[in-house]
Amino acid sequence: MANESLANGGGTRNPRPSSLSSLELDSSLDHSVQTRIFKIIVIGDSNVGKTCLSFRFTGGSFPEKTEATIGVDFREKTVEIEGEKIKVQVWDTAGQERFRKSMVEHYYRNVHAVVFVYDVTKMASFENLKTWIQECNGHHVSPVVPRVLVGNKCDLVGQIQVPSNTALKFADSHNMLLFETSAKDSKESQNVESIFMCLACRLKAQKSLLYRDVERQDGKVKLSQESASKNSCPC
Ligand SMILES: Nc1nc2c(ncn2[C@@H]2O[C@H](COP(=O)(O)OP(=O)(O)OP(=O)(O)O)[C@@H](O)[C@H]2O)c(=O)[nH]1
Ligand SMILES: [Mg+2]
Repeated sequence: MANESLANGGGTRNPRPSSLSSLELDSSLDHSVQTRIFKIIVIGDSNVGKTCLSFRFTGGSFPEKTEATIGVDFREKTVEIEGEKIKVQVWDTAGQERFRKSMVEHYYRNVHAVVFVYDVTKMASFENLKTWIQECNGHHVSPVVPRVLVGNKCDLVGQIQVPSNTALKFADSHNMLLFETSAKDSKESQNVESIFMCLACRLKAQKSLLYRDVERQDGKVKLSQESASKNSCPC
């Protein structure tokens, strides 16, 4: 089964319990060093290329064969940003309703960033983004959680149905960055990397500010919204 072969080749693991902490002791490092984990979920219609994009980022290649994701496939990659090692944990979710319904709560719980994917050769997958955004909002994902839009399969040049300016307007109206790319075309691999690195940079900047600006009120930790939305990410 394709998902199992990915599990061996690309660092896929079974989903963890929902109580996953955002800090984990990394056994490959000195035991006094804690590695932060950023949970990024990849959402969108079935067949848009979510598995291929997450595999390209974490495994560095395009999988020869994929099957519809069931539930979630879980991949990780450790990156270094400004001297800090950060574990980017990619939750590759199922696009088919029947394979996702029991998992939806787990996808959104403690999520740090969201990647919405559509297929540039399939207008319906772009139109359905509204539904995916509604689902995300319906799960109380904070407005400070960064979101990006990804148009995949740009290598299929003659078949493009979603014009870039239409996608850009949509992204702007939802306060998202737009990446148009291809998981298949190896020349685009840097662009795929940028999607996740941009989010990781934003999260790193955001979370440094959060730690600094945390206020205690009535015994509860209150985060400053203004600080949470500020960041030094170049993108
Ligand atoms: N030409 C082209 N094909 C792609 C690209 N990315 C994915 N595909 C193909 O699109 C099909 C679906 O890819 P998947 O990554 O399995 O799609 P998915 O979004 O994970 O689908 P679900 O798991 O069902 O939600 C596969 O046949 C891939 O080979 C791309 O960038 N270019
Ligand atoms: Mg998939």
